[in-house]
Amino acid sequence: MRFHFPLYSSSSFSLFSDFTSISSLPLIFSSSYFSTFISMAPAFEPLSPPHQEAEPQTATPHHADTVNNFGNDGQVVSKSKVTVVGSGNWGSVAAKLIASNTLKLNSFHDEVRMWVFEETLQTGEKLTDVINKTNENVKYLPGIKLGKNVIADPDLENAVKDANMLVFVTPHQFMEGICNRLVGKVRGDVEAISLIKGMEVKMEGPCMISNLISEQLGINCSVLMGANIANEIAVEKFSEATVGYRDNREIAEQWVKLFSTPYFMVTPVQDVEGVELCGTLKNVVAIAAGFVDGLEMGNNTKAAIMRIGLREMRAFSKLLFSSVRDSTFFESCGVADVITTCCKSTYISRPYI
Ligand SMILES: NC(=O)C1=CN([C@@H]2O[C@H](COP(=O)(O)OP(=O)(O)OC[C@H]3O[C@@H](n4cnc5c(N)ncnc54)[C@H](O)[C@@H]3O)[C@@H](O)[C@H]2O)C=CC1
Ligand SMILES: O=C(CO)COP(=O)(O)O
Repeated sequence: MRFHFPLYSSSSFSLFSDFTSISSLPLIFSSSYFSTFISMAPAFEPLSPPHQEAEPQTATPHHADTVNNFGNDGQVVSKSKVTVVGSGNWGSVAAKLIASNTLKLNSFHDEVRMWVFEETLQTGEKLTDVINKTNENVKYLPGIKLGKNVIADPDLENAVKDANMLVFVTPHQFMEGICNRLVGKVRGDVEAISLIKGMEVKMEGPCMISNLISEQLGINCSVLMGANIANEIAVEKFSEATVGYRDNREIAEQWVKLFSTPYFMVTPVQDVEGVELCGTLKNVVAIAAGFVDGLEMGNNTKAAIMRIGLREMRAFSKLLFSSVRDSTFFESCGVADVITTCCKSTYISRPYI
């Protein structure tokens, strides 16, 4: 008998390939599939969140060559420059969201730079040229205008050099290489945020992507996760997201301002690891949900998988980082992302997968 298992998550593949020993169905269906992760890290102690230097309490990340303009009240406004590192399906939608806000908000430069991993299209044209000509990412987000203030740039170093707000949104497996290329190339005062769902797994244990960015580049990194199927947000259907920040609430508010629109509601929580682990681990639960669908086991079983999965996500997260908060699992990054990823059936039909 052959089963068709819908694959509900592209990034789960990479998570599972890191944990090949959990690929057997009975183990997934046991009530503690995360226990296999735990056994992968011998004598594993809960990690402390990465240490951050006390940050300056400024409303806007400050920078040396700030352009000063005058706001409506005559006060000098310093403008932040934003670069999006990544231009796939979610990267393009993130650039669109951000670009609609930088045009409206005085505290940001209008222009949003988007680093594109250059590709030659079937027409022989470069993807970057086509994005800049048509204002559309014809490969990863066809049919959606990004905003004329989105500038595609195939040169990574050039794309980041003036930015003081960096948005990382590539598949996680490319991040180590990208960070290596960026060492010494970003501004010292830059703030980063990661929209990447996934983690690096090394012999010494798991490494969160925000931590990889912080450690390799020596910068603070927040995260944004949630029930966020990019194609739905691209056509402006309502959704929520969660920003996980470390110590500085004002930095979090700056990110909330940059991403929020009437159809994209962003809530800050002070729990980087909890938010990021939710975005990563929900993909494991989604694989199990796909198996339930493939085996035609019904909605009750699928709901049980989601409930037990969410509980195990919480237990596993707290085992890794004792600082993780229970309440984070009730935010968009937690229960809502489990539901959306376990239920989605259309988004996998992205043409290039
Ligand atoms: N697509 C979605 O609905 C959502 C995705 N995410 C997360 O966002 C991140 C990015 O996902 P997508 O934008 O969907 O990616 P995607 O699968 O649409 O695009 C892949 C991107 O990787 C680039 N790429 C290919 N080879 C590369 C290399 N060697 N080095 C660097 N880049 C390379 C491609 O040019 C393309 O821009 C992932 O971590 C994903 O989990 C999070 C929420 C929603
Ligand atoms: O996270 C998603 C929806 O919230 C989709 O992203 P993945 O690529 O991780 O499946």
